Amino acid sequence: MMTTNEKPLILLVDDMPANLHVLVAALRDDHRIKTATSGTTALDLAERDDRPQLILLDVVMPGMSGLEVLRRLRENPETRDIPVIFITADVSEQSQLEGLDLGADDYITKPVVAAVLRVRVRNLLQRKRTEARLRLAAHVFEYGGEAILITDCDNCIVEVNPAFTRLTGYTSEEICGQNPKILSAGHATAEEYQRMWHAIREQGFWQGEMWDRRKNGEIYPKLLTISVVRNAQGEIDFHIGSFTDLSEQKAVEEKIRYVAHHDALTGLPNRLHLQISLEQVIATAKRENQEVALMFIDLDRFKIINDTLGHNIGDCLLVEVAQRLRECVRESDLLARLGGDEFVLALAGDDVVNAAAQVAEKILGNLSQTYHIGGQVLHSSTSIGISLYPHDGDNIETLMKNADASMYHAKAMGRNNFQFFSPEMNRFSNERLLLENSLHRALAQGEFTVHYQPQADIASGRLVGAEALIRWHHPERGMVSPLQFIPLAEENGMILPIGTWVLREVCRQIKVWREVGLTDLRFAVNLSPRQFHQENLVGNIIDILREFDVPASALELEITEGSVMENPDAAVSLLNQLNQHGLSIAIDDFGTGYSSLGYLKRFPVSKLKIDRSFVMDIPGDPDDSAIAIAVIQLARSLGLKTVAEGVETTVQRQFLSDQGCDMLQGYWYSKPLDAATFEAFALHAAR
Ligand SMILES: Nc1nc2c(ncn2[C@@H]2O[C@@H]3COP(=O)(O)O[C@H]4[C@@H](O)[C@H](n5cnc6c(=O)[nH]c(N)nc65)O[C@@H]4COP(=O)(O)O[C@H]3[C@H]2O)c(=O)[nH]1
Repeated sequence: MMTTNEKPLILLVDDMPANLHVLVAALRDDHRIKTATSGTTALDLAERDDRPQLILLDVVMPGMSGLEVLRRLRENPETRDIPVIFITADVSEQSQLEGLDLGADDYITKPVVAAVLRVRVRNLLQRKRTEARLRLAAHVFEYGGEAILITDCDNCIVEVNPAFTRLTGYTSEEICGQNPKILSAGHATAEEYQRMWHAIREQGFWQGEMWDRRKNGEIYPKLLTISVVRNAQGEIDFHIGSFTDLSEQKAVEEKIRYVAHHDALTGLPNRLHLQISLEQVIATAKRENQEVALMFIDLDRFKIINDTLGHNIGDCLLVEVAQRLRECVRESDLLARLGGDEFVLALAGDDVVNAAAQVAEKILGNLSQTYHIGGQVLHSSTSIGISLYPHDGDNIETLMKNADASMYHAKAMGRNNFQFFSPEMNRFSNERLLLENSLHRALAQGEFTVHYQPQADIASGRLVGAEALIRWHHPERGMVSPLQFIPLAEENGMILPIGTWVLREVCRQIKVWREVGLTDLRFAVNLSPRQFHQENLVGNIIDILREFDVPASALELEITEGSVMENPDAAVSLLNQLNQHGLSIAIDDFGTGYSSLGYLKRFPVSKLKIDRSFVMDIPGDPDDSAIAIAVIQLARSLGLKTVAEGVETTVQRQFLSDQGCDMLQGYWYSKPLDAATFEAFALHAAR
């Protein structure tokens, strides 16, 4: 293959060296030359890789004649297209005809005039190059992937290629003679067309996207390039339009855009989408003097479900939650998933406070319904924080921060509720952050201790055991209540190392006390929901008991109703295992949560603790009294013991005793005591 900057190679064939000499002298300046003095050598040279672009061939040669050489060249596909000029002294018509018939490109008669020879050679090579380019262009037109249509100066279609027919559905016969308007989907405006024609006239070129209609009526986007062909006078003779179908590319773009803006698990808009849409929602609200309610929706204790039942179940739960949320909102509301178990809902309108409260109620109700996932029955609740534009902030960042703070406030208010933002909450959330930071340090620095609150047999007043209660001596803040930091530790997972520390500390202490003769007491340790669901809970407890040589009967585990109700089936199996090892279980805060009596029957627990909130106002408050009585009777019917918490007065003690309550714990008997004081208390009681 010849490269463009290489001189063309010419093969000169003549049996007379003198003739060859003349030809070489005429052509060597502008060409590369090869020579042959016989037909056989000529064919051999023509077939080589370095193929000549032109052969000058003597007609009359001994052996193989020039005509025979030409015939053989034309028979061979490799050499068929090499142009040939005959050089001959024989100018007879017959000889010329024969040669032309075989495909000679030209004739030059001897004696050769060098100048004429050069012009003829140049013209022929140029023509051949042009032909090659045209062949190439025709090939592109015929077989190229781009649709091409050519219109004349009146913009009337004169030619289309097969790719055009494939893409539009119109054959050449159907479309030629028409105006390209017939292809348009009619989406472009008159101004857009004007701009396009202006560019075509002025610059001879235009490129852009357009929507067209196929013959079957289908509308599609295309990338169109229009260029012009001008005549010698500079007037436009033709317009060449070439275009590709952008449908697939657009579909891919749309898919990428969708993926970038949506959460793969639930299909809800994601954080990016929320950010963009919220900006628009707020801008519209500003323009139209409206309010926006931004709601942070967070599942209570989702992490526990996820950690204990596995990510598959967690994912299924999130999908179900997303579906229920969709059912609670209108099409026009903006609902998104921020990640994890956090969802956001934005409502705009005139009375968003009312609307937000109503939707929040609906969501709380809907999301607390039982979930049936992977053959398991799950319960969950939700905490919702709400901030209002413009009241609580005029930008997304502030509104999000405030909604988040209100959501944490809702959690602190006992979960399963919603809270509107108040400036107080910011303090609360900053506080929370500070506390969380120092909590990480507390365990390593030995800032925790355990206090023991004595529990007594209600009838005899005899000491039967104690509840272990953690205390945090913060170096700057002094004593921090577990009510403040336990929920935080539960939230961020710190509860696991803290809980293990409490268990070890209590067992270590039991061992010490057993050595001084306090062998009949049972010590209750609180297990938070996350601890209850931690991996290998049973194994860990047994290991700790063994380490300190403490019998399982000396330990009681207090769990909340919520812990077991999140996944009752798994809880039954876990409680059975604990029971088989001789550990007793008490249900803490009984009556405040689900009070699912059906399940209670199946749970191998030995005690119900009546929550302090019911004890506080008995016997004065008839409702609380009724609840306390019901719990005691229920426990008795199930063969369980009852412990009343927070007993502060003799009247309370008497009432509970009369109703058949078994044990009590509370300030009336004793406040929680540090280990040394408890030891003295217990030794004194044993005397
Ligand atoms: N007003 C009044 N209060 C009384 C009375 N008797 C006892 N209390 C208090 O009531 C709480 C009883 O513990 P809880 O219900 O298990 O509630 C506990 C428990 O849920 C959690 N907690 C404490 N220690 C631990 C622990 O080691 N692990 C876990 N997971 N949670 C713990 O923190 C909660 C609060 O603990 P505390 O602040 O120690 O508060 C204790 C105790 O000091 C009374 O007569 N009147």
